[in-house]
Amino acid sequence: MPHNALRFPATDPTPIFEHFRGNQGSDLLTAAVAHFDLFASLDRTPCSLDDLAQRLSLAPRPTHVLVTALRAMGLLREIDGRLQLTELAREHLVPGSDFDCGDYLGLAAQSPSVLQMVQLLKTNRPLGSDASDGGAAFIYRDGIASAMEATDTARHFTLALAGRAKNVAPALAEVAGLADATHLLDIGGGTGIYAFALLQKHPPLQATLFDRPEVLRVAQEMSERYGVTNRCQFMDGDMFADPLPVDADTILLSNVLHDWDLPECQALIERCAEALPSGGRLMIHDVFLNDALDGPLPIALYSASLFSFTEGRAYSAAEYRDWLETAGLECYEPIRPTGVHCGLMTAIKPT
Ligand SMILES: C[S@@+](CC[C@H](N)C(=O)[O-])C[C@H]1O[C@@H](n2cnc3c(N)ncnc32)[C@H](O)[C@@H]1O
Repeated sequence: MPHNALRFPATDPTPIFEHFRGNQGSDLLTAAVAHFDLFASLDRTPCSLDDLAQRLSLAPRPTHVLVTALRAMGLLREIDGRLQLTELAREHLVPGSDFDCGDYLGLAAQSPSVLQMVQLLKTNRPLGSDASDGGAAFIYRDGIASAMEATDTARHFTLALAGRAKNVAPALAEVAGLADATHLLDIGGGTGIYAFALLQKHPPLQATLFDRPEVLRVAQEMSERYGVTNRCQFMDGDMFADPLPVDADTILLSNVLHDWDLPECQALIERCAEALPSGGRLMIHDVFLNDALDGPLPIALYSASLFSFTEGRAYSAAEYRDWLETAGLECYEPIRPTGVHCGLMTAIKPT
């Protein structure tokens, strides 16, 4: 019997993912207190995000990840474009205040995970990004060492993501509404489990999985397990440089854009928009920060994890909408939640 990608788990795994990502909050908070002196600095002089980046000698992406998490924790707020301490932070995190607990947090200042987080924030380069460290997980582009190019590491990281995909794919298939679609292009599809769920839900649908060659070996095996190989094509390439197939009426970017910094996100959305026919749809399946960029906390902490492993972070729905509209696509539906904090945003290429 082929695996059923449409079967829901009996229980919701979201809390397990939240516990797993909880260390990011501890590491970022300790780094802010014990390594960047961030609360003393903002207590003296509130400032904009850009000015804070300069003050801390950090690039925009790490500053964004750090500040979003601290805002989501209720320690910072933004008023008139300037970051300032909340009452909670002023009372407990400003050195020398009556109820300062910074020394207590400093107990973790030299822990390996905090030191690693400080290093990542300062360098703005993902874990493993040197070839001698095996290459970065999940991302490939010209000029970086990528773990997705070697058989063993590509397999390891690709199969790891199945742990989320098999739990969330049934919900994606339910909310995607692809009854009228004929050909799905799943870019950066990994194992392909999301595409397989959509294929099982919609028997007339065909799919092309586009990914790196070593990842596609895993996807091909998986397609056999799910009994959909005869409805799949496997195309290897670089999604930033190689031509994208133009015969798909639906493109899926599932957990792909959050691996990349702003220029790559914009470029990839532009490429998808060009590849789609009029009336075609681009589906972004991802997590979404709120538009104020101050939460929700689980997504702010996941953003720190994405920051550590890749060149990306979590983005807000407003950021995605801006890129989609710049690429000439129209978003007309609310985001539909799927699972484990993910949701589906769909944009259409106007006729
Ligand atoms: C985080 S994984 C997402 C996998 C799957 N879509 C999911 O939701 O679980 C990102 C995928 O993008 C692929 N990828 C990264 N850079 C790529 C590139 N330049 N061209 C094609 N695929 C790429 C990776 O190999 C990986 O399978």
